[in-house]
Amino acid sequence: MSDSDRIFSQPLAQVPDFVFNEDVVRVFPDMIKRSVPGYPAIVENLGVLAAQFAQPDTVLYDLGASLGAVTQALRRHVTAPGCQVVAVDNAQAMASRCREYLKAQDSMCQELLPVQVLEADILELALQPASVVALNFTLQFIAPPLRQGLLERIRQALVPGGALLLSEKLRFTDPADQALLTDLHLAFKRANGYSELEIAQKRSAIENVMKPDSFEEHRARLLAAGFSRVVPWFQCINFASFIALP
Ligand SMILES: Nc1ncnc2c1ncn2[C@@H]1O[C@H](C[S@+](CC[C@H]([NH3+])C(=O)[O-])CC(=O)[O-])[C@@H](O)[C@H]1O
Ligand SMILES: O=C(O)C(=O)Cc1ccccc1
Repeated sequence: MSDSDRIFSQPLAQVPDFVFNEDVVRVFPDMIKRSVPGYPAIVENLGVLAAQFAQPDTVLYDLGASLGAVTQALRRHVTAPGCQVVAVDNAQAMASRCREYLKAQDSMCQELLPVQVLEADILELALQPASVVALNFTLQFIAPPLRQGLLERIRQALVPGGALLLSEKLRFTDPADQALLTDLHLAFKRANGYSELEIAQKRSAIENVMKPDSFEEHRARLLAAGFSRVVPWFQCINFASFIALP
């Protein structure tokens, strides 16, 4: 389905900051599966969870949709009447490939929820009344000072009975926990065929663009944004997913 990720396999004199460009799009499904422990389980179960929160005549948002893996899962599981899925990504290469993948899903399956793909910045998007908002490994790429405001806008868009589904790489405040879970994540990457060079160069490419928070930071910020309850439902090594209720 997609090429295998060899982006960081050759030594680079200087490792540039990671960007979601055409080269990344080409290998993205392989890259994310081999880099994020639990990713396939999270994506499929977000569809199951979303079906419990979807309310008639509302929007289901997939913010930072990349190639629309979550959007596809939402469309496999949610049948609430009058709903539509809106997938949003600000990387041109992602949004255009996402549209192609969703056309393919439409041609394979009838009676799926209607879907729209927007090439847009989620920090500038006006949100319609929504019952499900998925931020699946997207918030960690938003500049830290802008995270609170984004979550406040999402909270205001959510209707009663809805939910924010938030997945993130976690940081751990206890240095021993951080060291252990970082080592286990490295072992996961090695077991998936990444070399020490690929692992080191990828780390230096993402360290300026991807800034994980701790669970306690997520929880405090979500409560401050007006969410009433934050419930972890999945963790695999240092990657986790939470349900935040309005
Ligand atoms: N301000 C922004 N506005 C819109 N999109 C953004 C913004 N910042 C980053 N992105 C987009 O957020 C996505 C993050 S990947 C999400 C995986 C997907 N959810 C998945 O379930 O497969 C996570 C990862 O690669 O680890 C990229 O496609 C960015 O272009
Ligand atoms: O945290 C990491 O080490 C990752 O590799 C996460 C990741 C996955 C896919 C694109 C960017 C970052």
